[in-house]
Amino acid sequence: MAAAKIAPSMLSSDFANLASEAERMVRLGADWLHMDIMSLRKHTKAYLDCHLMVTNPSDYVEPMGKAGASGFTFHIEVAKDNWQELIQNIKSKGMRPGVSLRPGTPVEDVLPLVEAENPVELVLVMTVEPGFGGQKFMPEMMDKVRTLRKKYPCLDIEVDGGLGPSTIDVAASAGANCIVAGSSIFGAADPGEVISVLRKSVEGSQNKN
Ligand SMILES: O=C(CO)[C@H](O)[C@H](O)COP(=O)(O)O
Repeated sequence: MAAAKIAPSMLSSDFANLASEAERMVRLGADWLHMDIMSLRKHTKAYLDCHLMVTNPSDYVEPMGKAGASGFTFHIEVAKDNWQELIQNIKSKGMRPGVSLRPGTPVEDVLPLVEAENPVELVLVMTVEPGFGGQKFMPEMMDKVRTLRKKYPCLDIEVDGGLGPSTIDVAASAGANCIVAGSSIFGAADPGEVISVLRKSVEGSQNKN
């Protein structure tokens, strides 16, 4: 007899808390977790800014390119030996390469990738430990942003983790121009207003400089 397998579809879960949602379903008795892998590209023309929190980013370059990713950001901690080849591959598949660093990683580790002959076009400074949404913004990461902005006035500098109306001014005045925000946008009564507040803060800081 084939055993019963109850498989909650994660498509209906709270994506900002995917790890805890998975844990919750298993705790509540799920046998499997059903994952619907879809190409968002079919449904939007938007720039798809993809952050690969994986240990083997090289394995994902081709599939992400085929799926329609616009930006492909990998972690320096797992690409110390092959970042040159990785950047080349990402560009050859028509994507913009970016590099990310975890809170414990010094900013100096990513400088060679920005200064390379074939450089990354974006640096993502993590302002929480990667893993799940809804964590507290780490203002001490702003030294990294300031260092990067001082050296590279035109670089896309992205911040991710705990960003929202109460933390944006610190990040924007440090020089971040790409703002990733999960819970503050999706959890807001008026997400459009939050997006507008974030944009105004970045543009306001840029106009001061
Ligand atoms: O990469 C992430 C976690 O690893 C998320 O993008 C990030 O945490 C955004 O969520 P929030 O704005 O709620 O902090």
